[in-house]
Amino acid sequence: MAQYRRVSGSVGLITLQNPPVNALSASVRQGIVDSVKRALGDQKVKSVVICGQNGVFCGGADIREFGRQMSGPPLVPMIHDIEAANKPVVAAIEGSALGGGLELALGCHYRISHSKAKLGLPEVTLGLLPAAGGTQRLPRLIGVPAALNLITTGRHVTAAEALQLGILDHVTEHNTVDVAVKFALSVTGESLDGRRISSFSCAPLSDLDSLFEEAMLKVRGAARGAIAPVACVQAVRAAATLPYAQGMEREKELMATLFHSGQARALQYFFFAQRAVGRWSTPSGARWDTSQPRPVRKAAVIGLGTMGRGITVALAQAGLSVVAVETHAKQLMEAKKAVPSMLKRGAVRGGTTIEPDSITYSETVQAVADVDLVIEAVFEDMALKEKVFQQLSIVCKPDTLLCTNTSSLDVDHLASQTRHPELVVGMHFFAPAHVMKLLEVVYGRRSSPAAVATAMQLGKKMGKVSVAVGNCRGFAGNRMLKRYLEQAFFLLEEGATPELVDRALEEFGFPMGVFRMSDLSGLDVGWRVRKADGLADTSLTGTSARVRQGCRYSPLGDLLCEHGRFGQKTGRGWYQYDKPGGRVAKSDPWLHNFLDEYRARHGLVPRCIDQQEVLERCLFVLINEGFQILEEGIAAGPEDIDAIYVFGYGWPRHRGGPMFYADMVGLERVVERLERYHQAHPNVPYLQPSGLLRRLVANGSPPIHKWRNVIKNRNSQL
Ligand SMILES: CCCCCC/C=C/CC(=O)SCCNC(=O)CCNC(=O)[C@H](O)C(C)(C)COP(=O)(O)OP(=O)(O)OC[C@H]1O[C@@H](n2cnc3c(N)ncnc32)[C@H](O)[C@@H]1OP(=O)(O)O
Repeated sequence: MAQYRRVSGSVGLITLQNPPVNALSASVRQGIVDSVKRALGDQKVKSVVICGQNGVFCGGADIREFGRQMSGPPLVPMIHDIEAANKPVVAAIEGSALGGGLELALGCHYRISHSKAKLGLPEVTLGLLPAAGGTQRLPRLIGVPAALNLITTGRHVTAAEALQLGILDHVTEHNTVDVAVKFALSVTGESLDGRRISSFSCAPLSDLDSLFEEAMLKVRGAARGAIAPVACVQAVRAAATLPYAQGMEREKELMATLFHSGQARALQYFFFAQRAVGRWSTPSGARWDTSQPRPVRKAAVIGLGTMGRGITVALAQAGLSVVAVETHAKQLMEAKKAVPSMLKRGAVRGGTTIEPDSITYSETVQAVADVDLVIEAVFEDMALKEKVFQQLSIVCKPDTLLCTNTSSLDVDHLASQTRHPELVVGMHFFAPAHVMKLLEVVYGRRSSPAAVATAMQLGKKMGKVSVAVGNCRGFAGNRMLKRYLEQAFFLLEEGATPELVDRALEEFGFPMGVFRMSDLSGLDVGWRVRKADGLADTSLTGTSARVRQGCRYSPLGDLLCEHGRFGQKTGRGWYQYDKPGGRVAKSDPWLHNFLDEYRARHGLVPRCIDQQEVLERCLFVLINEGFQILEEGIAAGPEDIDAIYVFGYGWPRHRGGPMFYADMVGLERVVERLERYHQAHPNVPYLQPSGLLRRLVANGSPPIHKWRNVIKNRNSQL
C-alpha cells in the first residue's frame, strides 16, 4: 500500500509501504494511484513527493506477482498520469530505485537521491525489459549509448554515477525526504514543460545503424542464447527512431514475447533460488536461523598454490587480516609477488583499496597460533592433508575453525585427525578463488551448527554465494560433474567428436563445452584422481579395458594423458593449440585418428550421434545424480544444486539450473529418456532414474517449489 499525508502545508507526501523493498505490488500501485489523485485534487497541495518507507525507495515490480494473474492498476498509465500532472512531482530516492522503481522515478518531474542509493534497470536479469516506459524514457534523458549500457546489462549505478549520467537532479548526504520536500516547495508553480521526459527527443547520433549493429553483436555474443538482452536493444532502438507513443507500443510488444517465456520463468526462479540458499539447513537439524556464527577477524591460509593465493586475496578483500603459510620457499616467494598484484588488479576492478600489510607471510604453520579460522589449501593428497590437520589441531587455539578446500576428499576423515572435529568443515572454492562466486560449505557428520554458520557467513562476507552441502565423494558439484564427463567420453567411443559434443553444449548455453573446458582446467587433474581411485589402468586389454567394478568405463582420458596431452598447458589435449599455454582450440586430426583406432581396437562401430542425444545423455545423467543427491540429503533443496551449477559450472542462468531445467523439460520425459538410455547401456547404472525422480513422477510431477515436501515426507518415513 501507500501512505498519503500533507506536510509543510502544501506538499503531498506519498510513502510506498511494502517491506522489505517496497515492491510495486497491486496494492502499492493502487495506493499510488489513489494518493496521486488525492494530491492533485487537493487545492492546498501545490507539489508532491514520492518516497519509500524504511530507507528504500522501491525495488521494482513485485516479482512474486509475475507468474500469477495480474490484478490492480497497471504501471504504464500510472506513471503516465504522474508525468502528466500539473503539479511538480519529486522522487525522493533512498536505498534502491530499481526496475519499475526507477521507471516510476523517471515519470516524476524531478529526482533527488541520497548519496548511498543505487539505481538501475535490472529487468534483463529477470528475462524481461523495462516495460513501464523505461526503455523509452531513459534514452531520452541520458542518451542512447548510456541507456543501452544500463538496460542491456541491468547493472546498478551509484547515485554519483546517476547524477553524472543525468538521471538525477540532485544528490544529498542529508535526510532525502526533507531535502525533497524543501525542493518541492521551491519549484511550486514553475512550468513543467521541460520536465516531462516523454516529450524529449533522443540526442541525435551520427551513425545510429552501426551503433545498434555493434550493440546487437555485443549482446548476442555475451547472451549465450538469452533473448532478453536482444529485445532490450530492439526497444532502445525504437526509442531512438520512433516517436514516444510508437516506441511505447514497441516496448509493450517486445515485453509480451518475453513475459511468458521459459527464460523469464527460469531467471525469476533463479532470483529467489539464490536467496533461498542462504536459508540453509542440515539433516541433523542445524539451521541458518538458529545457528550463531562466530566472529572471524583473523584467518590463515595453508598452501599458496593457485587456490591458496586466490583464497588469500578473497579473505583480504573481505577486510580480514590474513596469515598466508607456504612451507616451500620458492612457492612462498612467488606467492609474495603474485598476491599483491592480484590484490591490485582486484582493487582497480572494484574501486577499493586494500592495506597490503593486512597479509603476513610465513614458512611455518606455527604462525597461525592466534587466528580464528584456517583454510587448508595444500595439494589434493589425503596423507598430506591429514598431516596438516594434525599439526593445526596442536598449533591453533582450541576454538579455531579448521576448514579444508578439498574438492572431493572426505571431510569427516580430516575432522577425525583433530581434537575438535566439531570445528572442521569444508570450504570448497572454485578457481580462480577470488573471482568465482561459488563456495560449497561442506558439513561433516560432527560439524557443529556454529561452524557451518561461520563458514557460510564468511563466504557471504567474501561476496560468495555459499551453499551448504553434505560430505560425500565430490560433494554436490563434482559428484554430478563426474557423471556428465563419463557420458561425454562414452559418446566419443560411440562415434561423436569433441567438436560435436562441445557445439551441442555451447549452443545450449555453456560458455565452454566439456572438452574445451577439460583442456582449460588440465586433463592431468582428473587423471590423478582416477589413478588414486584405482581406475586409471591402461594396461588392461580386451573387454576389461572398458569395465571397472562391473560398470562401463572409458579409458580415453587416461590414454590421452599417457600421450602427454594435458590440455592447453601442453598445447595438446582434446584439441590442439598453437603453443603450450595457447588459448584457441583447433580441431586436431591426430585426435580423430586416435579415436578411429581406439574404436577399431575395441570393436566399436561408430554411429551418427545428434545434438539432442548429446544433451540428453550429458545433462539428464547429471540431473539424475542431482536427484540422488537430494534423496540422500547431501543438498537440502533443488535451489542449492541450481545455484552450484550456475555459479560454479557455467550452467546458463537463463535455463535456471539443472533441477529447474528438469522441471521445465518435464520429469516424465527425463525418466522416459533415462530409461531408454539405460536399456541401451545397461552397464551404466547411473542412467537408471533415481528413486526420488520416480517418486516425484508418481506424485504427479509437482512443480519444483513443492519438491522439498516430497523429499521431507520421504525422510520423515525413514
Ligand atoms: C505485461 C506487463 C507487465 C509489466 C510489469 C512491469 C515490469 C517491471 C519490471 C520490474 O520492475 S522487475 C523487478 C526489477 N527489480 C529488481 O530486479 C530488483 C530485485 N531486488 C534486488 O536487486 C534486491 O532485492 C535489492 C532491492 C537491491 C535489495 O537487496 P538486499 O540484499 O537488501 O535484499 P534481498 O535479500 O535481495 O531482498 C530482500 C527480500 O526482498 C525480496 N525482493 C527483492 N526485490 C523484490 C521484488 N522486486 N519483488 C519481490 N520480492 C523482492 C527478496 O526476494 C528477498 O526476499 P526472500 O524471501 O529472501 O527471497
